[in-house]
Amino acid sequence: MASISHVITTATNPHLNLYHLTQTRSSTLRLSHSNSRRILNNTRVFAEHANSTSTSAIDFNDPDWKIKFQQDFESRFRLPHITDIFPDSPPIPSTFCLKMRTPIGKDIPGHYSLDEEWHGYINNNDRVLLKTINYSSPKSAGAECIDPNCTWVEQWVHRAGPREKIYYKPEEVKAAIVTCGGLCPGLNDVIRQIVITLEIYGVKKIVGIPFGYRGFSDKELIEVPLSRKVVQNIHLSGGSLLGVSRGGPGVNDIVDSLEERGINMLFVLGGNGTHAGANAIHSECCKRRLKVSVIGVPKTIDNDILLMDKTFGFDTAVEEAQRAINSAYIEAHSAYHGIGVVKLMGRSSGFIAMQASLSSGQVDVCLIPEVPFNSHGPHGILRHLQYLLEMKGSAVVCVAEGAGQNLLQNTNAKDASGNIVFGDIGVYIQQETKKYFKEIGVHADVKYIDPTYMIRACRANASDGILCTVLGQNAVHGAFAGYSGITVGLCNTHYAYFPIPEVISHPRLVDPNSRMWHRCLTSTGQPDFI
Ligand SMILES: Nc1ncnc2c1ncn2[C@@H]1O[C@H](COP(=O)(O)OP(=O)(O)OP(=O)(O)O)[C@@H](O)[C@H]1O
Ligand SMILES: O=P(O)(O)OC[C@H]1O[C@](O)(CO)[C@@H](O)[C@@H]1O
Ligand SMILES: [Mg+2]
Repeated sequence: MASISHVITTATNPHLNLYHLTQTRSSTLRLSHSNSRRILNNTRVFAEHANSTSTSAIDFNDPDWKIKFQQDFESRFRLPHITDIFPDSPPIPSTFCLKMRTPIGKDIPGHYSLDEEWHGYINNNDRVLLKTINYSSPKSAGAECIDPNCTWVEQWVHRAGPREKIYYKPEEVKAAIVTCGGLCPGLNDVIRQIVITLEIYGVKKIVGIPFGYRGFSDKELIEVPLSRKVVQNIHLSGGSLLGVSRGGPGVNDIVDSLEERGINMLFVLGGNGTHAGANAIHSECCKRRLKVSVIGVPKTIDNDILLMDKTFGFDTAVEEAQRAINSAYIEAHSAYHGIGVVKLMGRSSGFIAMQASLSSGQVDVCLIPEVPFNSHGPHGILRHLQYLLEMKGSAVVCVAEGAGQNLLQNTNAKDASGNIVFGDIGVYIQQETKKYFKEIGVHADVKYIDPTYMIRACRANASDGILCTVLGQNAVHGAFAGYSGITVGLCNTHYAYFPIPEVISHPRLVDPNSRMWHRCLTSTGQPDFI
């Protein structure tokens, strides 16, 4: 239990904010107005980094600060394990060995290779490097620094995959899968792969909980028996076989339900809210001394989970967005003074809008939540659209749903999970653009496309299909290895396990000082709208 509470308290400790805010303030005095965006961005970089580093203020004059930082990092990224609660829980040889299926002795029919000959297991001490760039200066683009000199500090996270020793007998496992939050391409692929992998370990009792966490408390919702046969073709369509929902029962009710149903492996597919729930379920199971492994698989089309290269569904969303952007371009280009506006998902992170704009090469203005902008005034987007019509006759705007919310009236509404319901920035841009050109007496033909739910309901593309498959397999390996309160993600092209609190302390954001955002600006040619 000690390790669990440690993880929770350290995940939100802003130790580096102090250092950075001090540095930012003094920098502000020296830098001109044109550098203001950079200052703002630096603050964000350090603030984000604060959540992925250590627990207390670091004294960089201490010659051992780096070692202490790494020790602290190691303890924060330690994976909670069922032996934390049940130290005497005996490990048994893994029932997952693919080589066992291949006869190797030609002369001895039925002879199979021994487990020891199969080098397919991950050693518990295998690690993946979390950060791979050695920034020579804090001023390097996108630099994520720990100390003022941006010293190189190796940060290792745990490698995902099958272990040689497991902590559950397959015949004693009842595994459940639940999908929560909004839809995302690839949910069915992950469900499918979890079921298939569980069966390879030898698990017979596998169920799906219908409609998210709600399925644990709503007596009218019956758990769905799952097997390879049931899930064989589910990845061929989008959505979730099990259904999704927001809101639902509290953690105590969910754990009561786990106990009643005899579930001892729970696979939770969802975003940051779902993962907060999964971590709370894990903690409650520890408190009640239940031998249950709770494993998350991050599902967020917005790509807003920390420390991961990308989350499943994001790639598909970017690809699918191309159709909407291209249609907006064709409409705009074919009309006299045409302006196409496309809204894409991205509640607080503009990754989809940024990547889709970059990919299309057809976007003139990309607007994301991380970068403030004005619509009116000499530097506003409307004046720029006027310039674009004068210069090239048409324009395309790609806006993330969470962008420019300060320009809209607060809806004061929240969804069942407590997420703020945003105003429609796409409609706002469409209306303000029409109004502006009418006022200045210039013809403009404005077309607005909102493909958000069409994109979200798609089936996963090939790249996401692979990602989902590997994540699903690794989720099962993590559970059999005895971990709980963890999630699995892609880290520098390798797969890793993370303690849940480390990846959800806040949404992962586009760094406006990153090379990727600057590449996007280079591609669109847009100015600052401030
Ligand atoms: N802090 C929390 N603690 C416990 N449960 C939570 C918490 N936040 C959200 N949940 C639960 O997690 C589920 C999903 O949350 P939410 O609707 O925010 O979606 P999400 O997982 O963040 O996914 P999405 O990316 O689609 O928004 C809901 O059933 C909600 O009740
Ligand atoms: O309309 P719903 O289902 O609440 O989902 C909308 C939200 O879900 C997300 O796609 C995240 O999953 C956000 O981008 C969006 O704000
Ligand atoms: Mg969320």
